[in-house]
Amino acid sequence: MSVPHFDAVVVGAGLAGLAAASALSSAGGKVLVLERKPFVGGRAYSYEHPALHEEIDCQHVLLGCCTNLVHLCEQAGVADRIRWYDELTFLEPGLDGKAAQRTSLKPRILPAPLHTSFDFLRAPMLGLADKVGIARGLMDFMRGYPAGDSESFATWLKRTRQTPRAIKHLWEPVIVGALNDGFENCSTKYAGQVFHESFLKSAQGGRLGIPAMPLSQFYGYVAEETVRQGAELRLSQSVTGLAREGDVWSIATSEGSFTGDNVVLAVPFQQAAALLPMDAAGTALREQFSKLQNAPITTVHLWFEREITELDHAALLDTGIQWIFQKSRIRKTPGQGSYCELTISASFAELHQTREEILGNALRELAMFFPKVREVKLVKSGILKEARATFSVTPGLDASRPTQTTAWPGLFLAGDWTETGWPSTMEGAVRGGYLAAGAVAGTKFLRPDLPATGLTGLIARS
Ligand SMILES: Cc1cc2nc3c(=O)[nH]c(=O)nc-3n(C[C@H](O)[C@H](O)[C@H](O)COP(=O)(O)OP(=O)(O)OC[C@H]3O[C@@H](n4cnc5c(N)ncnc54)[C@H](O)[C@@H]3O)c2cc1C
Repeated sequence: MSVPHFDAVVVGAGLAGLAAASALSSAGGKVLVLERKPFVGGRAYSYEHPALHEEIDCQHVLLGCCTNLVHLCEQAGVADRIRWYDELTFLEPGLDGKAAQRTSLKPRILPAPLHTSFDFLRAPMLGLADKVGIARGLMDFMRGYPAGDSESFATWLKRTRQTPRAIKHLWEPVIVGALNDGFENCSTKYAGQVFHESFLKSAQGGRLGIPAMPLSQFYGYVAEETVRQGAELRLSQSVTGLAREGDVWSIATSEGSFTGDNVVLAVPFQQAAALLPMDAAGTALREQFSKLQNAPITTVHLWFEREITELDHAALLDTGIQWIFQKSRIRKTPGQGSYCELTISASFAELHQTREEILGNALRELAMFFPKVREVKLVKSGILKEARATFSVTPGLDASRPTQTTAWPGLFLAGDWTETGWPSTMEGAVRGGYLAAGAVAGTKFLRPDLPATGLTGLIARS
């Protein structure tokens, strides 16, 4: 029996794999996607929890500056299922019976980078000295962000004399939320990128986007569109081996084998290391991968009988929980109950805590912001720990992130961890996929960044 042959075989149906497959099939290639799980989306997945009887996912947010991710969603006709928010809410706990104090940051009429300055100047969560320090610090990222990644963000915070309150109330919720690690383990380059692209360049770049349906359903539409374009998608098929045979690659899976002129490995770096050829080039790449380290995210899922707040989402300051997302409001799900998800980024401590400990702490902290938590019945709850949620953009890591092309003809790498210029995010993954597809097809699929506007447009480097 002849082995099915493809122009390109994409291994992994996470966002990098879906982006690569979508680009290649739209360019007319005969594409096969192999995914070991029974659903698409990779780490941006949802699944039916067997005990809770709910489809749950870990909250994923995007920003207006995620131009490649938005493009992928537009191609699949699913971009209108992203809910966009212009306003960010920060809450300080209400101590001694007082209500939680609220700060809202929303773009107003002034041009970038002053579009949120009106709300920033009035923000009760920061004092005058904090605001002066933040404004001084942001000047560093007005024109752009450092090209080199050797400095840690911890050093930058010291160097620019940021106050403890500015760190706790602005830099930490934004940077630990976006880069998912402590300041020592984040380079100034990527922290600066977050602020330049989303806070300083334009109001559009800082909009917060949230898919308004469970993630595997959402990205299922992207997979469906890719299949409509002619790609073949095989789920629950794990690739177990890869070998160069003459001019083609032979791909062995749990269910059979295939050949391809090209292979795009769109899997996490640990799986890529296991599949790469065992020659000198493979050893060198594995050595590079060993510099990458993962960081965890823990999410707490709570179903209340009634709503505990009128907010869709908020950053929760001065506590272990960093963000609350009221998913029943975001998704506009009918019914009277309320489904809230709490996210704890860089949750190294929680990895070692029991479910009861995490839930107990979360409910105690949540009640400091929303007193109704003490009155409204909690119907059910779940905890999801993702030990390998992201990789950390540690200082100096760029030198170890591989390009999408490799030393072997027809073998390409994709994934958020490849050289994308972005941290470990959905946008980074789609960029990785588009760059790999571009290398396969000898064309460009990468979308341009949003332009800098207003005063930033006059002085920004790009
Ligand atoms: C809890 C959590 C919260 C997050 N929050 C955000 C957020 O708010 N915003 C954001 O932008 N990003 C967030 N991220 C990060 C984001 O999910 C990732 O950066 C992105 O999804 C990575 O995509 P990828 O395609 O590079 O890799 P993956 O998603 O890991 O995809 C790789 C795919 O390859 C498959 N695979 C592996 N080995 C094989 C094999 N041998 N054969 C076949 N298939 C294989 C895997 O099953 C998987 O589907 C979060 C991640 C987690 C876990």
